[in-house]
Amino acid sequence: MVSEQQPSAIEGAKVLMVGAGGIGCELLKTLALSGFRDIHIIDMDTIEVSNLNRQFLFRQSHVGQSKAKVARDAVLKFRPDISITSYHANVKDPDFNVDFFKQFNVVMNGLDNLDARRHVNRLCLAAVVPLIESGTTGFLGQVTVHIKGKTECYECQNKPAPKTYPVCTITSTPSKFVHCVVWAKDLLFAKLFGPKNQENDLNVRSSDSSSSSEQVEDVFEHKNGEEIEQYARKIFDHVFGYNIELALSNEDTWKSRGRPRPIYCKDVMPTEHVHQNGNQGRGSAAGDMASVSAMTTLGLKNPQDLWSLKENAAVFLEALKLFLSKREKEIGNLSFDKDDQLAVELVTAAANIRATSFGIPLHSLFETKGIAGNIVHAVATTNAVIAGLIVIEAIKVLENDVKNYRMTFCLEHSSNKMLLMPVEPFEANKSCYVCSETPLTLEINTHRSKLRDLVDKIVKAKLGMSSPLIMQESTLLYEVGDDLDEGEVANYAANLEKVLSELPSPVRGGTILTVEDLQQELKCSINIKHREEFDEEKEPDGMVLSGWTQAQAAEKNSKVSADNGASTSGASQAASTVPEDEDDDDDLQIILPPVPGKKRKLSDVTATSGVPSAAKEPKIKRKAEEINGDKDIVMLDDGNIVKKGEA
Ligand SMILES: Nc1ncnc2c1ncn2[C@@H]1O[C@H](COP(=O)(O)OP(=O)(O)OP(=O)(O)O)[C@@H](O)[C@H]1O
Ligand SMILES: [Zn+2]
Repeated sequence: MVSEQQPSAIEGAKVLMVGAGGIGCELLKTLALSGFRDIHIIDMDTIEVSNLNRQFLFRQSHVGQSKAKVARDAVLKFRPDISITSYHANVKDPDFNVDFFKQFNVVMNGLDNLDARRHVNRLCLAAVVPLIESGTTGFLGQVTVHIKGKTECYECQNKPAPKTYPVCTITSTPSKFVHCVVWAKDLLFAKLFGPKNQENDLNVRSSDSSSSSEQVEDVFEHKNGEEIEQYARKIFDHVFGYNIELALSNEDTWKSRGRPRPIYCKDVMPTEHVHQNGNQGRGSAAGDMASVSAMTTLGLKNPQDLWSLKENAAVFLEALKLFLSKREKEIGNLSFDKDDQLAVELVTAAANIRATSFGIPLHSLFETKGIAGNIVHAVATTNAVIAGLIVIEAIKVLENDVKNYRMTFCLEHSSNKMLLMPVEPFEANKSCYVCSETPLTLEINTHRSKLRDLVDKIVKAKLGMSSPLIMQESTLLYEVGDDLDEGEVANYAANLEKVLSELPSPVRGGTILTVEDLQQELKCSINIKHREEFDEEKEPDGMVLSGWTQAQAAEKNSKVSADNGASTSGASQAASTVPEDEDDDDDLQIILPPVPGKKRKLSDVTATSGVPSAAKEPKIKRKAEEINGDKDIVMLDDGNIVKKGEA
C-alpha cells in the first residue's frame, strides 16, 4: 500500500496525539518510524511504576516525570531530526481550543476515558480536523475514523453504560462475589467516606427496620469524643450483623434461597486481639498516604493470599481506623479509587465478610482489586497492533484516500479466520446532537427540579459539557468562565439553587433552552416537557433526556454500577456491557450476529456531498455484513464487541 506520494503527505503533516500511555507510546514510536516529522503530544499524567511493563518508552528512573515529555525525549534519541512538541497538560484546558486544533492535519487519540474522548471529538468537529480514535481492553481493540461530513462522529453511537445490578441483589440477596464487591465499594465505602447525607441504599436497608431513621443516621456518624476503636466495631456490627438480621426478618426473601448468617465483631475479633495487633503504626507514618496500609500494620504481605474471616475482620477494623486517624481530612470527599491501597483493603475485607455471611467463596485482595477497579489487564501487543492501524488510517486520511478508510476491530478469538476485522466507516447519525443540530427533549418536573440538577445531571453528566452556558431566549440563566464579574457569579450561583419554574426567566413545559459550550463550540437546543412523577428505580435522575439514540445497555431497575466510571484502557466503543445474568460466566465473549443485511459503502455517503440520505441509505449499519464481497470479513452488531460478565 506504499505509494509514491506517501512520503510527502506524511512528511508535510502536522499531527496531534492525545495520550502517551499504552497506545500512545506505541503510536509515537510508529509515527516517528513511519516518517512523520512534526508530532505534537498532550498527556496530563506522570509516569507510574505500573506503566513500565508496557509503556516501553519509560524507565524506572522516569517515574514521577511527565509522560508526554519523557516519550518525546525517548523517541528523539532515535529520530533526532524530527520535531516533537510535548504538552504536560489536560486536553480539556482552554489553551487547547478550536484554533489550536485547526493547525493539525489529523488528530489521533490514545486516551482512556470517555470524557476526554468526547471533548476531543467536539473540538475536531469544530475545527474540521479528522480524528482517529482508538481503544484497547486486553486482547480487544478498535480504531475508528471520524471526519466531519464524511463519517459518523465519535458520539454518533451511544457508548455502553457501565454494567449495573438490581439494587435488591446488592442490598439483600447477593449470590456472587462481585455483588459483595459492589456493595462494599458503592454503598459501604461511599457511606463511610463519601459526601454526607447522600441517599444510599444502606440507609434504605436500615430504615426498613423499626428503628427511626434518625437512629440510623447516627450509626455512621463519628461523634466527637467517640473512640475510633469503638466506632469501627459499631460499624462492623451494624453492617455485618444488624443489617443481616434485618434482612432475615423478611421471611419471604429466604423461602427459595439460603439464609445469610449475621456476623458480629465480638465473635470473630475479641477486643483484646485488636488491641494487641491493632494499629501499631508500622510503616504508616502520618502524612505519608501511600504507606498507610492495614496489611502492613497487620503483617499481611501477599496480596494474592486468601484471608480467613478473622483476618478479614482485622483488616476491616484496621483500615477503618486508619482512615479515621490518618486520613481524616479526606473523609466526606472520597470516592473509591482502585489505586488507593487502603480503600482496596477495606473493600476487600468488607466484601469477604459479606461473602462469608452469604456462603459465597472468598477472594484475595489482588482479585478483589481487579473486580472493584474493573481492571482488564492490558496487553502490550494489542496496543502495538492498534497503534499500527492508527498510523495506516492516518496515512489514508492525509492522502484523502476516502474509499479505503476503515474502522478495524481487533478480536480475541478469530472469526472466520480473522483476528482483525476491517469495516467501512458508518455515516453520521442524523439524530446525533453533537454533529447534527437535532434538538433534544428533556422531561423534568419544572416545579421541583433546580437549575443545579439540570446542570449537573444533564448538561455536564449526559451532554459532556465542561464550561456550559444556558440561555432561555435572550436571558442567560447560567454561565461559567474566568471573565465573569462578582455580580454575575452571585447571580448564577443563586439561579442554581432555584427551581426551574421560579427562575428569573421561568423554565416551564414548552420552553426551549439553548445550551452551549464555548470551548467545544457545541450548541444544542433542549425542549422542556414538564412531568410530575418519575420512577425512582428506573429514572433515578428524576428527569429523562431523549432525542438521540438512547444507551442500549439494560438498566434493569438498577442504579448500582459495577464500574467506577473511568475505564482503564478503554476499548470503549468496542466494549459493550450486558445486563446481569445469573448464569453468565466471567469470560470475555464476543457476540457476532448472523451475517445479513445490505451493505453500506462510504462511497454512498460521499456521493451525497457529505449529507447522507435516509431514503437512499437504509439503516443497515447496526448489522453484521459482508464487505466488498469478501465473505471472510464480517462486522459487528452495533460496532460493539460485547464483553460478557466483566465487572
Ligand atoms: N484529559 C486528558 N488529557 C490529557 N491526557 C489524558 C486525559 N485523559 C487521559 N489522558 C492520558 O491518556 C493516557 C491513557 O493511557 P492508558 O490507557 O495506558 O492509561 P494509563 O493511565 O497509562 O494506565 P492505567 O490506567 O492502566 O494505569 C494516560 O497517559 C492519561 O494520562
Ligand atoms: Zn455525531
